[in-house]
Parts: sequence; C-alpha cells; structure tokens
Amino acid sequence: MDHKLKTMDQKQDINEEQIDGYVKIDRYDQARIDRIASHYEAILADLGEDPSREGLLKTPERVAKALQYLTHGYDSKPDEILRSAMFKEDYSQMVVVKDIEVFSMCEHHMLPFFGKAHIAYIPNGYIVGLSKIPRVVDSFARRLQVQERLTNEIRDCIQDTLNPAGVAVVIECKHLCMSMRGVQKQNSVTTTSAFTGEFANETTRGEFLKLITSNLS
Ligand SMILES: Nc1nc2c(ncn2[C@@H]2O[C@H](COP(=O)(O)OP(=O)(O)OP(=O)(O)O)[C@@H](O)[C@H]2O)c(=O)[nH]1
Ligand SMILES: [Zn+2]
Repeated sequence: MDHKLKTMDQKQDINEEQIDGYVKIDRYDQARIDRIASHYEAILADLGEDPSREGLLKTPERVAKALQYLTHGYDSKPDEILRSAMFKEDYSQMVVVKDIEVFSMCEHHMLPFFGKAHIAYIPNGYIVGLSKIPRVVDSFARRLQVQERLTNEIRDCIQDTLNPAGVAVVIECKHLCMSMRGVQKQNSVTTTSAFTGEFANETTRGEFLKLITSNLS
C-alpha cells in the first residue's frame, strides 16, 4: 500500500499506524499544527513583525510543520525498529556503520546540531538489518536533545534490544547555538562516545576507532 497516495482524511489514520516501530513521517496532525501555528503568529508579532504581511501569512503553519518534522522521533519506538529486523546469524566480528548523518535540535535553544554518528556492535547470536541502525539514530536525534544523552540512548537501545557482546557509539557534531549566537565559535566540533561490553577492552575500542577514521569507502 502506498501511504503517500492517501487522502488527507486517511492520513489521520496513519497517525496511529506503527510500521516496524516507526510512525510514517508524513503523518499530518492538523490540530497540533494549528495550535503550534497560532503560537508562532504571536511570536512573529512579539518579534516586531507583521504576521499579516504577504510573505509571512503562511509562515506560522510552515514553521509548525517543520518543527513537527524535526521532532518526529517522538513518534517512533527505536527498540521496535531494531526488533523488526533481527536475524539469527553466526557472525561474531565487529559490525561498523559509520558516517551516519545526524540532525538534531539542542534542547536549550531549540537550534540545530548536526554531524555524524559512527556505530559498531559485536553480534552475540543475532545481527540486525543495517538500515535499522541509522533509523535508531534518527529516532533519538529527531527530538530535543543534548549530544551526550543522544549518544547514551543509542548505545542503551542497541545493547538492551540486540544484546550484543558490545556496542560503541561516537558522535561528532557542530552546534549552531555555539556558532550563530552565544560564544560564536564557528569551527568547534563536539565529540561524544559511549561503549559497552567488549569495547571496554582497549584493543577492541582501538580497532573501532581505527575503522571509523580510515578513508576506506
Ligand atoms: N553538554 C551539552 N551542552 C549543550 C548541548 N547543546 C547546547 N549546550 C550548551 O547548553 C548550555 C546552556 O547554558 P546556559 O548558560 O543556560 O545558556 P546560555 O546563556 O544561552 O549560554 P551560552 O550558549 O553560553 O550563551 C550552553 O553552554 C550550550 O553550549 C549539548 O548537546 N550538550
Ligand atoms: Zn543550544
């Protein structure tokens, strides 16, 4: 079934529909968008703008839709995303998915932070569908976040759901709240990491760090 072809009324049904632990991101909750839009109309006025001028007429609704998209992680269940594609497999070497784009919003200023996540796990009887790892990243990133919690939540979800012999997560991001405003440092990058199990071993962690810094592609 192609959900994109559904009419607006039918899309309301999609709001409740979980697909592999994931609510379709084209969900369209008009009541919520209307509420957020009305707040933004007031905000525009408070900023000294004229919300009734032509260029801004649709802006409150556009912002509401954009914000709903930027926080759609609240509508997903990352553990279910992983469970939907776990396969029994006798493979016990490190699996690394690197350079996963991250787009998130800092919970302090509601400004974007963005960069890359590098994730590894060591299977313990089960592997997971590769695409599910970036989906888990998105599920936690598309919320109001701090980078440290994002890092830990991804690690804990993979560890608790897949029960591998170890999980490694490294995230590198630029925070617009540190470049567009505030301290105004344009080039600083924040790196966070979280490990479990066999990644406590320096050699294993070293192998992971080597793999994510290699140029092999
Ligand atoms: N640890 C951490 N801090 C973050 C993250 N995103 C933003 N911040 C910081 O959150 C802090 C909020 O500090 P406050 O002093 O309450 O806010 P502020 O007055 O706007 O601070 P400045 O950004 O220094 O102007 C700032 O230091 C931000 O750099 C994050 O992901 N992790
Ligand atoms: Zn911030």
